[in-house]
Amino acid sequence: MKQPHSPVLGMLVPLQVWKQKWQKKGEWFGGGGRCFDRGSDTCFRCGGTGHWASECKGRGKTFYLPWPAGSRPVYEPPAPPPPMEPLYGLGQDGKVRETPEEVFQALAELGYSAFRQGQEVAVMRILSGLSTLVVLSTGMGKSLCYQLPAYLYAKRSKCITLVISPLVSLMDDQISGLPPHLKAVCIHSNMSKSQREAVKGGKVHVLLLSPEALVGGGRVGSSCLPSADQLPPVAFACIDEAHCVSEWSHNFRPCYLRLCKVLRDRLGVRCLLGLTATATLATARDVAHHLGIQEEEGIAVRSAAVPPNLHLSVSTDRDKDQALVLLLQGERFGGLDSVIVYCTRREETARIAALIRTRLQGSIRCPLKWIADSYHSGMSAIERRRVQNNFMCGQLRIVVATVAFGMGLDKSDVRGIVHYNMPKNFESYVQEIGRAGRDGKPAHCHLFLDPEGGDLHELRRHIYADTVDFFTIKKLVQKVFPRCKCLELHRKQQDLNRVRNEPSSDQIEEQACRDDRMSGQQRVCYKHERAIPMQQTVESLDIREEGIETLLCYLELHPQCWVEMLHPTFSSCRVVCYGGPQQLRATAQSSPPVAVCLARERLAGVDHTHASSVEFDVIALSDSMGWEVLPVKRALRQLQWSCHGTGNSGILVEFSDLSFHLRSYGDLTDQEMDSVCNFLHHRVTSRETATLCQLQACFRAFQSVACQASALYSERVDKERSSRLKALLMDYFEKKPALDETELMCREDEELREWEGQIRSDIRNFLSIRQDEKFSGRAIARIFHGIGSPCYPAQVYGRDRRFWRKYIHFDFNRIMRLATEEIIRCK
Ligand SMILES: Nc1ncnc2c1ncn2[C@@H]1O[C@H](COP(=O)(O)OP(=O)(O)OP(=O)(O)O)[C@@H](O)[C@H]1O
Repeated sequence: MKQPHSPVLGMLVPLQVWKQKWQKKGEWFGGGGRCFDRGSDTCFRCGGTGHWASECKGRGKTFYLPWPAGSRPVYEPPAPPPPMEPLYGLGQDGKVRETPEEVFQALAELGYSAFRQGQEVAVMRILSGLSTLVVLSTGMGKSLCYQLPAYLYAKRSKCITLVISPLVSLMDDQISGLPPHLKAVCIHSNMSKSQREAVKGGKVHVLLLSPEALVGGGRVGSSCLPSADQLPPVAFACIDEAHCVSEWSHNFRPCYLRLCKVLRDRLGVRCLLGLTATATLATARDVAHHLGIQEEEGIAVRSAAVPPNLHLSVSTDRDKDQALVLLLQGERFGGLDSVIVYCTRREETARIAALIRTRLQGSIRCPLKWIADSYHSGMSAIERRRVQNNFMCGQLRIVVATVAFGMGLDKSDVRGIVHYNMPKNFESYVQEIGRAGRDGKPAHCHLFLDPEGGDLHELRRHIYADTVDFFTIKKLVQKVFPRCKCLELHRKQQDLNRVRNEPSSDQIEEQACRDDRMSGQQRVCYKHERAIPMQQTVESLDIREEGIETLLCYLELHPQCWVEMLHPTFSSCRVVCYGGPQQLRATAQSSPPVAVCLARERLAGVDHTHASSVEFDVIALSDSMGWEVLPVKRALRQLQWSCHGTGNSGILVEFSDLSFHLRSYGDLTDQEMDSVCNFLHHRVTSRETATLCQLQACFRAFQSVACQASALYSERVDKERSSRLKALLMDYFEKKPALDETELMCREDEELREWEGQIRSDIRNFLSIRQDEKFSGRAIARIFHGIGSPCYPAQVYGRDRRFWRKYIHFDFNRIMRLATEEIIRCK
């Protein structure tokens, strides 16, 4: 028998209309309907169990139709539009055709006389509808790989190209830098109506948007991206900084993972172009896999890691400040007009900029304010723009900045990059030095390496800041997979069917299918929709939001696809009736979600007779009823307006508690729960180890080409050492590097043994001072390493200098073990 579907499923159908429809068919609570929800087998009307609605002895009116246990009303999202036909078909040999004249003409129209390395291949692949990954160093002209096809596609027919770029703040700059023939707009909240119309009307060639705007947008999201049926056909989508898609990259961003799926499922995009400047071969393969393209075949272009015009050097000066000043005064850097000095810590940028201004004053002929200035993301937007503008127009010679400076910076004549601290890995190093010499003319890069490995300790702190222990993972896993009753209900249903009637042949068949599913390890539970409140979870687990998101992403990436991530949502709904309890009861008559909420609370023994407001988890409620969240929320919001169109209804509906939103199973066995925890823990620890090894390998490589004093490099560059470093970088990007962490560990082992007594005594001391507070071993290790966390922020714990950062030189995990032992002993 066809099962009735939920009234608010898929689209918003007024309840009454829906109810009438099913009443006509005689199925409203008859035959197929049951008066209990699938989350429990308790009837809302009589409190009994396991009966059909028509047999219910309960009194009162039921306002909703729960769907029968065991049947799943599946929400079918609207089919995506068909993919756009490529401009050119493939040749008879299945390969990309020779470049037609039309393409060269378009290239000239965009203002270029010839293609640069790799551009032609990439452009022709996209015009032939083949997804492609382009790995080219900064400044080599990756943007043309999307600009030209976007232009040509738009010339042929009304269509649009989507460009997903992480640099929201620089999108306007990116647009102004496009060739004049190419019309582009970027999606943001204050987009004008005419821009919106231009996008819908196909008058725009390129639409720039952030990954978040896309993942949350489209048909079922909340961004300002017009829905797929309002957009002109999408020719192809370009993903800038595509390495962020790979969890093995240096800059993994969980929401990038969902990008490709959204582009395919929601917008029907088949042709994807990934652009990145820094990806090892392993990362590039992973990205290619996510973009759905054949491994090697899809990585159309890979250039040498470091452009030949860059001259590299490294030194291990004891007095870095002095060495920096000498370097900037020397012949090699002294004559360079545009220089960026990178520091790891924000506080350091201001100090170094002041140092340079003071020491270089008079040695160069320009006003003081033009010599050097600092830049970091903690500064106000106006300040940052001022510094950036001054640097761009050549008024400011040196910017001392954190890595926040330079992303998306299109200044072709930056002549020098100085690393005051070691970068966190080779990828970051290559990306940062790549900001110099984009015009192809010689540029100089120097790195100061702390001979004692001080930077190494500093950078390791950042790695530990993101890792989590097994116990915390277990707590998260319990939140993600709370037990459901699907299996139990399924069994009860089977028993009931057996007792009640002789099953029909159809039912026997259906039952056999279900039993097959169960014996074949297929789940009865189909995944429930859940909301995990962000702030509350961050506080209870003491992990940053991004950390939780990454763990959830790992679960989504698992071959068994343990969870399915949805766009974050507000999960708590509060309905306040200014007309008092009577109005609340009247509201329940017309609003199924409010009715369900009241019914459940009544069953739980909560008396609502005098209440004029209710608060409930709208995601859990919708899920238990088999309703889609979006239409339920829309219907709830609608309660605020009078149904007669006379304005305010006297009801306030508020949504709060921004939450991770996902679908996950609720019938995992204990073993499965353990294996999920083990899987996550293994992922976290292997990533931690890999990152630590990378860091150490990076340090060793720089050390191997470093000379003791930068004075040697102030006048001229050592070509031999520069080439050696380039070769090391090339190896790193082209081969799988052999990473070895043992050496550093051994040295640390010895040192730790000497210090163990002191560390233990400090831990006891710390615990005795803060007796009222609760600490885990991890929390203490973080404090001793100077790592702030949501529950133990640097602003509070960093004030006590006796402990904060005190043992930064020792292995984090060992300190954590010592702390755990001491905590147990103190109990
Ligand atoms: N075929 C070409 N001929 C001449 N100039 C070109 C060509 N292609 C690109 N350029 C120029 O090269 C410069 C750098 O290009 P683009 O910004 O696309 O580099 P990119 O690889 O995207 O760099 P980044 O990684 O920093 O974003 C631009 O000024 C652009 O106009």
